[in-house]
Order: sequence, then C-alpha cells, then structure tokens
Amino acid sequence: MTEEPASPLGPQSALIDALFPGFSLLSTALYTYTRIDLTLYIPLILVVIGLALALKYLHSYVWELIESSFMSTADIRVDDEIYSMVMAWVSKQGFARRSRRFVVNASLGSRSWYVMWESRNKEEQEEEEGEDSDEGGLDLLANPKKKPPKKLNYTPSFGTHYFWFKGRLVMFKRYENRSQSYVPVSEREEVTLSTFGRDPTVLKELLTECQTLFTRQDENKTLIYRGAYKPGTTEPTWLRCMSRVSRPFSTVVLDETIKKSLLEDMRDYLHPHTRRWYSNRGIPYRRGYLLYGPPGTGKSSLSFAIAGYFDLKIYIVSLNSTAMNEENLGTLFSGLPKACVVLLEDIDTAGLTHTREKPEVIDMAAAAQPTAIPAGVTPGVPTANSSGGRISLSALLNVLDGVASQEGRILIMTTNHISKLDEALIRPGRVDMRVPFSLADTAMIITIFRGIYATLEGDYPANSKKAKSVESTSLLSEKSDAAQRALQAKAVADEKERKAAVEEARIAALGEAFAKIIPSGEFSPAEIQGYLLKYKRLAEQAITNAAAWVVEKRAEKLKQAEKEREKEKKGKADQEKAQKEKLKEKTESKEGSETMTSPTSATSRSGTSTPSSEKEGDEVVVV
Ligand SMILES: Nc1ncnc2c1ncn2[C@@H]1O[C@H](COP(=O)(O)OP(=O)(O)OP(=O)(O)O)[C@@H](O)[C@H]1O
Repeated sequence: MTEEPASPLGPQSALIDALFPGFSLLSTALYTYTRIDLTLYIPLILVVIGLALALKYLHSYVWELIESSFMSTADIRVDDEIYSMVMAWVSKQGFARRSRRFVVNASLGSRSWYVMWESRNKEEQEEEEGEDSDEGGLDLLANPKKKPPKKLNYTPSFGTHYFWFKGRLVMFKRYENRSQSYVPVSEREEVTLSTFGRDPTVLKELLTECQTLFTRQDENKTLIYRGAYKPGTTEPTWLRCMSRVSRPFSTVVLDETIKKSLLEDMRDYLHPHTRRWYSNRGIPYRRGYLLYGPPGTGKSSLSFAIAGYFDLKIYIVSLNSTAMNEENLGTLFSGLPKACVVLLEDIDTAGLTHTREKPEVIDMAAAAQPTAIPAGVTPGVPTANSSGGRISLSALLNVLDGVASQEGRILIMTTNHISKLDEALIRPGRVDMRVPFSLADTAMIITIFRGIYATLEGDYPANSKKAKSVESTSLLSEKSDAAQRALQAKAVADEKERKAAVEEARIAALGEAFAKIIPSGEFSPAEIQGYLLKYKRLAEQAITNAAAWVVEKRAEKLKQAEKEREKEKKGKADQEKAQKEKLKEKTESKEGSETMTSPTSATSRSGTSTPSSEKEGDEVVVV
C-alpha cells in the first residue's frame, strides 16, 4: 500500500497564507499532481518579489531624479486657454492620429473647453466651405439633409505619448488626477509636456506654435467672451463663446461726423503713449461710452465693429443673470485683459436699484407669499434689485471704479432709454462720450439700400458660375501675342469698370426711389434691413412692395402701441387696487388694536375730542 503524500507545507503555512492568500491551496494542488514542492521555492519567490518591488521603486526614483535634473517640463492648466491651444495642436499631429486609445469628442455639449473651441471652428470652417462652393451651398439649401455629419475630434487618451519636435523627443503626458474627486471626470485631467535637457526653449517654442495655430484661426475675427463658472467650480471666469468675422466699420450706418469723432477719440485713447499721460496726471486710464437710441438702430453692431476695427476682444456682461453679484462681477472685471471692449447691453433693463446708498430690503410680510422673492434671496437681507438681477447700482459703480477694474479697457453701455438711467452711472469719468442713435432718415435709408444691393468684393466666390462668366472674356485669345493680350486685358478691365459704374448708378437711383416711399425718421435701420432682406436679389420688387409694407408696418405699430397702452392702464389699475387693499387692511388692523387697548386710554379717547386727522394719522400723533 502506498502512503498518501503528505502536504508539503508545514506549520508556516498559516503565515504564508496570510501574506499570499490561497498559497497553501495552490502548493498542495501542485504537489498532488506534479510532485513539485513549491515550499522549496519560497525563498526564491520572495527574493524575486522583493527585487521587483525594489526595481519599481528604483525606477520611479531614478525617473523622478532624471525629470527634475535633466528634463524640462511644462504643466498645462486645464482651466486655461492654453489647454485648448495645446489640444488643438496635438489633435493635428501624427502621433495623435495613430494613437490606438484616444479621447473622441463630437458635440458642443462637452464640458471640455477644447471641444468648444474645436467644434466651433469646425462648424465655422464648414460654413465657410459651404459658402465658397456656390453650387454645393445651394444644394444644401434645397436639401438640408445632405449636410455632412459633424467631424469627430481625436486626442490621445490617458498615458504617455512620444513625438519629435524640432529634432527633440517630447513627451505628452495626460493623466487623471484622482485627488480631485469633486470635479467631473472629464475635467479631472492633468497634462504635461516634457523634453530631455535643462533648457526649456524647445517647449516654449512648441507652446508658441500651439498659440500661433490657435490664433491664426481668429484672424479678422472678433472674439466674444462671456462670464461663466469654471468647470466644476463656482468661480467665475471669462469663457470664449464664439468668434465672428469682424464687421467693417463702414457697414454701420451712422452720422459720419459722429463716427469720425468716436473713432478719433478711441484711437487717441488706445495710443501707446496715452496710458502714461493718464498715469502722470493721476487719472484712471479708463474710458466709457454710452450708445443710446431706439431699438434696432445699430448700438450693438457699432460695439462689435469697434472691437473688430481695433482688433480687441469683446467681453459681454449680463447684469440680468441670476448668478451675477458684486463679488462675481468684481472677479470678472479683475480678469479682464489690459485692452479690450467691455459691453454692458441694455443697461436700463438690468434692474439696477435707482438709489446708490439704499439697497432694497425685502419686506418680511411679503416674504410670507411664496412668489414674492426670487429664489436664492434671503428675506431681510439687502438685495440688489427687485426684478430678477442680483446687482445693485452701487455694486456696479464699485466694480467700474474699483481697484479691481482693469485699466485700459473700453466700456460701452447701450440703452434704449437714457432718461431711465441714474445720473451717477453716466456721469463724466464713467461715461466720457454719449453717442446718439436715431431712426433712419432719408440718407440712411439710401445707404442701407445700397449696402444690401451693391455688389461687393467676395459676393461671388471665385469658382462660381457668375464669377467665371465675368472672367471668361479674358480667356478668349490665349494664343495672341503679349502686346495684344495686354491690350485685351485692359479692354476687359475697362469694360468691367464701366459695367460696375453703370450698376452703381442704377442701385443709387433705385435707392433714391426707395427712400421716397419710406418715410424719414419712422423706421429703424433694423426694420428696413429686415424688409430688404426679403428681396435680397430683387431690388425692383422691394421698391414695388415698399408702400404696402409701410402701411402694414404702421398698422402693426398702432396695434402694438394700443396693446402697450392697455397693459399700462391695467398695470395702473392693479397698482391702485393693491394700494386700496393695503390701506383697507391697515385701517382694519388699527381698529382691531384700538379695541384691545386699556380702558384708561379708551376713556381718554372718548373723553377728549381728538381731531379726526389725528385719529387716522400716523403713530407719531397717537403717541
Ligand atoms: N445703423 C445701422 N447700420 C447698419 N445696420 C444696422 C444699423 N442699425 C441696425 N442695423 C442692423 O439691424 C440689426 C440689429 O441691430 P443692433 O442689434 O445693432 O441694434 P441695437 O440698437 O443694438 O438694438 P437693441 O437696442 O434692440 O439691442 C443688425 O443686424 C444690424 O445689422
């Protein structure tokens, strides 16, 4: 009889099992089937494990030593614009395209700033491509379904990726920072760029290249920023929301003298020497403009045109936003660049309190009504205003004048009702120039008409049928000699010029005819432009139908005015009713308290003939 093989493990099995769970089971099984005694190898296994751990530690220690002593590293902040710049550059590199594990982004809905930039640019680029291909563009209009799907963006996933830049090996490291558990996963990343060598010049060159590529996309564009919270935080910051092709200053129809003086004033203000001039005299280097006039007269358009003309970024502040308070506004203003345009639109509707010193305090009685207070406002605590916004006039003035407010900025405020504004807001020093806008007069109507119908450079893309038909005459005699060709070219140019002059005269005559039908000072440029856009390529038809449009528009305006009068009347009636009810309630509660007063006072009241006015008057008389 053969003896059962004894377990290879001795008493030390419990200790080994504690260190490596399941070891005894594995070694017994191995011994049963192969007769290999694993316990004999325990020292060897321990040595191997120890060595592996030591090597791992050594590796990270040595690598850290190399990184700190022999490498240069740039940490890329994910909440800064540089992140978008680096990612946009990386996505165009071969190593990113070859990467087998990558991050893919498709929509603007993503929280990543890079995606916002990238998608927006792709959309703009696609739109521009659509405009350039004449036939394709029309095709898309006829069949919108044909629009190609949005392109996807690929960037390498978490890990270390290597690439060559200017003959140097560069490491692009993207990893998740697990310690930031309070921010969304998509924002929890860290990005670094490193290269061998103690000189970081190559990294700086790489970052400059990223920046150049990024800003090249913005040439001739006005960049628009709005206030927003930093991803995953409640810290306000400026977020680039879009870029627009800069609007030529000449396309804003405004009195030429006003336009000229405005431009001269701004040019002088932005001159490099002006800052010193201001500081020498102890005057804060700021300038404010107030654009006022009826709606649709070009106030916002002029603001954007100014930003484009001086190549400045434009920062739009929404004072009506429920998230806007003095602290947030202050943080935003302190984050403004040295020279920029800050736009406060429709300042009269921003719901600023009209007194500087007395912020409104919410009535505790009204607070009992569930709808009386906007969400997030504490009863009894001074509030900025009563109409939704959170900012008071004094808070706004503090921010505009305060130390945090960046010097060098151009502040533009627009309003439809200058009379509604507090004098403090528009006093000299805060508003240095007031620019009036008005409804379209005859000259403006003609200019708007010409602006729509005159053929401008780039109206027809080079490859379009119309452009080709204009150029075709020059191809007629390719075989003729040089002198002949020069003569022909001149003849073609002359012919083109003559045609352009004839066309210009025709449009001017049509413009005058149009201006005779449209009454001066009755409609805004926006209304006239809106009407003409219905007949974009049919100038004559626009003139034919203009009289009917005027009649229709007048009727519409009358109706609108009637509606507003009704609304006003109703508002007044409601107000009166509420006042009466309040008075009634007050009298009733007073009478109630009087019946509850002491007999002495009751006697004295009945005994003395108190004048009725005193009886009904305020508490001071009663006391
Ligand atoms: N003076 C103008 N010159 C050229 N275009 C104008 C002018 N006024 C209005 N428009 C056109 O009308 C549209 C609306 O203009 P804009 O938004 O600038 O007016 P606004 O005065 O700022 O209006 P609101 O007070 O309602 O904000 C724009 O498309 C703009 O092109």
